[in-house]
Amino acid sequence: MARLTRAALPRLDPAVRPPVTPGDASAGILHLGLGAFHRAHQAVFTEAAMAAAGGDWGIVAVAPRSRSVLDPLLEQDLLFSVLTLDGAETTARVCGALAGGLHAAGDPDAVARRIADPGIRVITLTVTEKAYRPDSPVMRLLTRGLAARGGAPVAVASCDNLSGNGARLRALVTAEIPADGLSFPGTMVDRIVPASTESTYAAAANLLGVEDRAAVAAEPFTQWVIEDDFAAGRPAWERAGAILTDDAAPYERMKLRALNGVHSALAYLGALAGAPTIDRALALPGMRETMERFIEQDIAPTLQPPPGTTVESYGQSVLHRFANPALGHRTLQVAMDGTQKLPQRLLGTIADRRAAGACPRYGALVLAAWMRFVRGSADDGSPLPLDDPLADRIRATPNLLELDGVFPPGFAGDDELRAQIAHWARDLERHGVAATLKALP
Ligand SMILES: NC(=O)c1ccc[n+]([C@@H]2O[C@H](COP(=O)([O-])OP(=O)(O)OC[C@H]3O[C@@H](n4cnc5c(N)ncnc54)[C@H](O)[C@@H]3O)[C@@H](O)[C@H]2O)c1
Ligand SMILES: O=P(O)(O)OC[C@@H](O)[C@@H](O)[C@H](O)[C@H](O)CO
Repeated sequence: MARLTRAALPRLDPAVRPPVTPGDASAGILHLGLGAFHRAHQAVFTEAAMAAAGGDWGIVAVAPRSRSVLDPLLEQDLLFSVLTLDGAETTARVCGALAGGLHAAGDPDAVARRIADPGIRVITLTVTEKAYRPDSPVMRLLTRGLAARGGAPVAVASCDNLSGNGARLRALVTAEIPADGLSFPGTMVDRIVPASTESTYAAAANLLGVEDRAAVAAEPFTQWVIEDDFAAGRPAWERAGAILTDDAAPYERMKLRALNGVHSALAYLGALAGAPTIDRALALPGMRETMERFIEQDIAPTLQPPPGTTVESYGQSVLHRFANPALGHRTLQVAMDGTQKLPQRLLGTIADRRAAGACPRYGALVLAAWMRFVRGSADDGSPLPLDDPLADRIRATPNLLELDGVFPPGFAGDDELRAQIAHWARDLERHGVAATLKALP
């Protein structure tokens, strides 16, 4: 089968052809982290913004470590398709937003030069939670390139699932270099985009009629809330449906706690019970009711939702999205890097409830599930992988609440919280997840 390339575009069904193609626009954005999410989210918003309002906002995408996505993209003239998985129906669209591709590990100087290029006016990042450290190679490369801009303005926008992602990135960068010309808009990003598999590529080939080894598949829902603080202009993302705001914090907090917190809960409880995917975890008897109580009793009291929404209705929409059987989102994918994810997804909820004098029953259950998960055995005794940058420290720490830099300092000495976690740990040990949930009143 022929490959997806510029030359193949005229042969494609007009409904799947991209509204812009690489090279139509000069590069204005540099993106660090050429993963699945960027391709199905920011690239799609940017392409739609360029199609609606023009502008030189082509994206130079940087693969920080592996070339496994970059090479197929280079072979395909930077074209890739986004499949939308809506229950039984799958549709495809080719995206033409990319204007270049670079490999940071192989040629860091080329990446630093491009970051320093004044034609780049927006830099976005999806480099996973664990990269937000002063000593991470991608942060060093970013500050090196920014320092070489000589004050030429640029906005640097984190699109990772972190609380206060803009402020966090600002603190990391400005600890090393002056803030002249730089802005750090915060963002809330949302679209479930599981890792691509051979069946993603097979579905893409089937829908496009050409082979696409850089295809991604995602749910229909997509949302991007962006603080409108761009030092050197931006694409007309609002024309693509993005919400531009002064303050993304209420959106971000609700999403991290009521979506990502519940996602992680399903991942740990589900993986222990042998559920391979999030939708299968949610379908376990008693799981949906448990997640509803987690949202209503523990999470909702800690949130001030954005105007026009309630946490309960948001939570119901999230559970509906998680139930999409076509996504095949692996519990083990969501479960990875727990020490990097739990602080913003769960520990803030627990800390806020403890400060209000309440003991978050379901939050404690999720913590007990994570603690059991990282010990490496599912309820049926089968092995579970521990994919976490702090894996060695986890293995060497008998009381996980004492894991420095992960848990708030008060947790280890909080007798009521410890007793609640120990209660769940005993139930999970004696009965397993499935029986524990089924027995809940
Ligand atoms: N996939 C989703 O559903 C989704 C939704 C919302 C937000 N996000 C955010 O996007 C991030 C990436 O998700 P994805 O689906 O693209 O994952 P992915 O595994 O497809 O891609 C991750 C990217 O980050 C890079 N990376 C990984 N570890 C790194 C490190 N230590 N330093 C520098 N770069 C590193 C990888 O090289 C790759 O380019 C998530 O961690 C999350 O913060 C993802
Ligand atoms: O991408 P991660 O690894 O940070 O988290 C896994 C999922 O919880 C996450 O990707 C969600 O699917 C996403 O945040 C939905 O917008």
